[in-house]
Amino acid sequence: MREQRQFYIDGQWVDPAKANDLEVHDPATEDVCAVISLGSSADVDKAVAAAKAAFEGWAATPVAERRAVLERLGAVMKVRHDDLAEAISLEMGAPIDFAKGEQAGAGPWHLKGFLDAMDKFAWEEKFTDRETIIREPVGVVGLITPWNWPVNQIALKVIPAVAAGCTCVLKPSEIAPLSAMVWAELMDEAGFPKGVFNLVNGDGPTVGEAMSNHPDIDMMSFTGSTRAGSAVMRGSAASIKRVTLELGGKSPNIVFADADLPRAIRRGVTHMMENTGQSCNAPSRMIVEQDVYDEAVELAKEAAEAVKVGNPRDAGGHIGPLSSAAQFDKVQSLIETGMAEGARLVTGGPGRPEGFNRGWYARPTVFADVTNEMTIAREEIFGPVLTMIPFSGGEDEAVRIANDTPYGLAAYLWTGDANKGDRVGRRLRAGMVRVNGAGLSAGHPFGGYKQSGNGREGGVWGLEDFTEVKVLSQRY
Ligand SMILES: NC(=O)c1ccc[n+]([C@@H]2O[C@H](COP(=O)([O-])OP(=O)(O)OC[C@H]3O[C@@H](n4cnc5c(N)ncnc54)[C@H](O)[C@@H]3O)[C@@H](O)[C@H]2O)c1
Repeated sequence: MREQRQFYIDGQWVDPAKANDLEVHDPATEDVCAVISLGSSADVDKAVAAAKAAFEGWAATPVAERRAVLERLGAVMKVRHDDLAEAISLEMGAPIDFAKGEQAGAGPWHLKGFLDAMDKFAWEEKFTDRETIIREPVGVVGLITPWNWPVNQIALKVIPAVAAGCTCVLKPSEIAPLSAMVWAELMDEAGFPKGVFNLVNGDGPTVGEAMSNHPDIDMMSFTGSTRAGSAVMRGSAASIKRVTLELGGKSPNIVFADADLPRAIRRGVTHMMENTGQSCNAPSRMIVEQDVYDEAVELAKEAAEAVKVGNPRDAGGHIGPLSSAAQFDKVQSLIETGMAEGARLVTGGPGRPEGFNRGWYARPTVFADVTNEMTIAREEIFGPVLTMIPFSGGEDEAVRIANDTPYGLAAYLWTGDANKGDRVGRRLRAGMVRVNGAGLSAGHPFGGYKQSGNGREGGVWGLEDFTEVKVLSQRY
């Protein structure tokens, strides 16, 4: 069992102001796998003071020097890649190959996007002969991250913050704090000056709120649920902090009758099940044109039944357990709600998959004949549960259902008609729209409309979020 009770403040590992242990559980066994400390407002004060003291020097460090330290971070990340992956797998149940792949791989991938962005970013530009536009770091920033893609979220916040010249305090999820502590070691090994990066573990109501309310934090960057994001906004209001939020999603995946149906459905199902359905951009509402709906339901059943569930420590392409007991209970309860509200259970359902009597494993589940008003079509389930909704009114009807959600993070659509793909893609109220499974490149803007948040992470957009704009006008 790991014992990691210290926080990383001002370039060293230090004891919390007050002892307050929290047990971290391995979702595969439900056993305690680590003990960490929950911090208090005194720990936040200490970390913020360190970040504040480091700010002037780091902000004045030339961009090329900041970039060089980030390059060293990239080199250290390569050496410690497996440590990061193993921590992720242990704390949140990602199967080890997936943890080594997409999960830990998100670090170098985002770093590449940000290094490219630093090279092309307009740090300073002429507005007129007299006026110069200067991009300056916002100041001390508070970063709060969730457990589902722990390193991905840390990379999307810490890298652009320090690249822009900000200093920061990170509070990772108390459910998945282990990879964040490996990350702190990487920052230390890369040689960031003391105080530039600080880490305090803790829960939302204590450490999270102390950060949002802190008078010396200039900006909060938060990823997590809409509920907690709204609390961060409220806490930040008194001191008029800048707040950027990456929140939940209930992303539509429109499948038109003219699409390559087997490809669209198989990809839609595997994408939904990836990370055990715990991705904010998961294509959780499959909206299928009536002409091909029955065939699509059959294909989805086959694809979901082909998804293997297994131990995160085993190699292979299976999915692991859900990340926590609370998440397991929430998913079970929403599956029950789907059945009670009259959706047709095509495969999966409540309970653990066969062969599991321990661990927070859920069954890959598909519901058909879902209406967009049902709870399972409106609420983010955050588990391996796909909802299928038929439509028969052409593009207008598909767009209406797709946009009828409080969220607007991602949207997906499948069609064989390029004009239709472009037309419908533009009508979807979401920050990231992908047609026929097209990929997104390192440095693309990540973020959503409506209650999915504000601001954009990644590349130049991520850097922009951490900068203030100054106009300097001079006459002599
Ligand atoms: N849009 C995105 O980029 C993105 C990415 C990943 C996850 N998410 C969302 O995150 C959610 C799942 O993560 P979660 O269950 O860890 O969410 P959560 O909101 O419960 O927790 C996220 C973080 O917020 C902290 N927190 C909780 N209450 C707080 C408060 N009052 N003040 C300050 N901080 C507080 C938690 O300690 C944790 O670090 C899902 O809704 C998912 O869609 C969004």
